[in-house]
Amino acid sequence: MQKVQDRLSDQEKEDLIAGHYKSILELLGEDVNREGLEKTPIRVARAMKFLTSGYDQSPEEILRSAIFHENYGDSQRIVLVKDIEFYSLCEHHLLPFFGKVHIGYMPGDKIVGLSKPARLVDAFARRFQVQERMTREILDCFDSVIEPYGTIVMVEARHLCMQMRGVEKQNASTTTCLYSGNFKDRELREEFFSMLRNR
Ligand SMILES: Nc1nc2c(ncn2[C@@H]2O[C@H](COP(=O)(O)OP(=O)(O)OP(=O)(O)O)[C@@H](O)[C@H]2O)c(=O)[nH]1
Ligand SMILES: [Zn+2]
Repeated sequence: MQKVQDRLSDQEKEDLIAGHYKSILELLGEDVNREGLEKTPIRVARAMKFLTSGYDQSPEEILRSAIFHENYGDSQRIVLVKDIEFYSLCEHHLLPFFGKVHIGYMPGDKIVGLSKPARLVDAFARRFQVQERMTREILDCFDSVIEPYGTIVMVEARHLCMQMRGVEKQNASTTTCLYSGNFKDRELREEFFSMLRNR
């Protein structure tokens, strides 16, 4: 059955979301009619739409749109795209987590346009996420579309739900790392880490 939100126009959704934010502000004790807050509900609705715009994107299509057939080398040669910054929202508190993604892969007969891994990261980051799932989704998408000899994805992030509230740890960061194919070989993982350190 069609979901309620699928029957609404973009404008109707934006207005409804804004209305809910107006109620939230009121419930939190604010005067929603004061000058600075008058347009805030609609601003927040638009901001949230942007921050979750990944739901409207097809990550597979992003990668497929720039695949080139090239012979890069043997099955142990790594292409590394590092320091791809991202901003996401944790699905538990709807607060930002943000940091960097590093993606390495060993091309088979296909390489991908260099901007596409970064676009792929945004497509998965601009959703309600947990870091582990985002890491897995990037890896799986790379593997299924580019069919490389191996892929490795490392995500380094700080979570504002751990800094601004809750446990309030300002220096804690989280690293996740998943790999497939030839990266199961420790030596090849070491090479990826050494390329990463070479800043
Ligand atoms: N594994 C994982 N946990 C996350 C991520 N983002 C937020 N969390 C955690 O999700 C958990 C939710 O725990 P709950 O006990 O249900 O929520 P809470 O009472 O707000 O927890 P505290 O943050 O400890 O105050 C917390 O431990 C968060 O730190 C993420 O990307 N990955
Ligand atoms: Zn959180």
